[in-house]
Amino acid sequence: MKLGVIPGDGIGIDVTAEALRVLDAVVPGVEKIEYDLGAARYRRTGEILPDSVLHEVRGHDAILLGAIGDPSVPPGVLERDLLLRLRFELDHYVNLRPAKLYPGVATPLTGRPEIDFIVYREGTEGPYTGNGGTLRRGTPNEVATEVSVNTAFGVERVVRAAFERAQSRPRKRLTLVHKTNVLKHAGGLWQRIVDAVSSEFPEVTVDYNHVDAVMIHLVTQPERYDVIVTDNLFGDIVTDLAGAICGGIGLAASANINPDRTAPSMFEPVHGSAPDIAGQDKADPTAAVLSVALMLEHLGDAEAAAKIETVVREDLARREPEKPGGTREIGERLAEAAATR
Ligand SMILES: NC(=O)c1ccc[n+]([C@@H]2O[C@H](COP(=O)([O-])OP(=O)(O)OC[C@H]3O[C@@H](n4cnc5c(N)ncnc54)[C@H](O)[C@@H]3O)[C@@H](O)[C@H]2O)c1
Ligand SMILES: CC(C)[C@H](C(=O)O)[C@@H](O)C(=O)O
Ligand SMILES: [Mg+2]
Repeated sequence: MKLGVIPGDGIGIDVTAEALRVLDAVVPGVEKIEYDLGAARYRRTGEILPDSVLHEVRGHDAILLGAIGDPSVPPGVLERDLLLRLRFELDHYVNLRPAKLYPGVATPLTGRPEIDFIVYREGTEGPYTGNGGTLRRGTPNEVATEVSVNTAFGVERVVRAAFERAQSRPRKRLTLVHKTNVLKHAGGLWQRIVDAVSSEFPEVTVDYNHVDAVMIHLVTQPERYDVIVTDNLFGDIVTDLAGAICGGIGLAASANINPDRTAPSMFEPVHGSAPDIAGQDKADPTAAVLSVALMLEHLGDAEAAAKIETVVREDLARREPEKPGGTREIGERLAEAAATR
């Protein structure tokens, strides 16, 4: 296996080191090629993602990414031209984000709901395409647009992937999340496609929630969800809240999947570069470690993926809530447990 590694910025660097430590313990000998991309390179050379690097990255079996974004660079520059460019160019149309409350992990919710759902966030369209602009910039008459692009092709392929997943899960339940009561054009397309594809999956129970109501249900009744399918922006927001109710964003893993395997998929924690704690040994590397598990599963090594999940589950059950350990300590603990299993 040839793995492209992009630690990126801030805690992306801290947590990627630990994710690789655990990978090495479970699957020794993976060839890794590290890419110096992110704020430091941009400041040094002005480069963000040279075409030659993108071309090379395409040749790998998978990509492991830490996080992108730094206060020294204006918002959107690296996020768009590095992170989103990778997702778009490599056609990561399924942004898969599991939400699971592991035993022993503290949740801010009252009671102890069973949380085990997975979000299929569309990864290449919606308001993320850069289809917008500014008129009369800096004047009192400025107009800014950011058009949400939703194609039947793009919606159908992620909806179909979500149905397939729902079909394979015990509860076989799929919830479309949108805002069809206001976004009639985009919402109408999503709803019609879900209705059409549902006829191919008669065993899957389908329902619909407006995204604002999902913010309520995730806090009061998260057990109602099994598979959520939604657009790029709603999926971004839903999965930060999902991370928070499952014990914190430091535990939330994600996979940017190209299901057709025309390019490598990319695995990264849901969280960002967290400049407030970067380089201080404070970031929880668990999300990055669980992203490695998603990677191994995608690459067909279900056994190694399960080993990592088990080790994480056991570690989480034993962690002292007030003293989970530093970034390195957690990484070393997980790697050692994985190596001796
Ligand atoms: N996929 C990505 O690369 C990605 C994702 C989200 C945000 N970002 C970028 O990251 C930068 C910071 O964004 P933000 O502050 O909105 O979000 P963030 O996820 O970086 O941080 C939000 C909060 O969560 C905490 N946190 C995040 N990860 C943690 C971890 N592993 N362990 C413990 N605490 C953790 C942070 O300290 C902060 O208080 C921005 O430039 C943003 O664009 C990148
Ligand atoms: C940094 C940003 C472009 C990114 C997104 O919005 O997809 C992040 O928030 C995420 O969740 O991966
Ligand atoms: Mg996000």
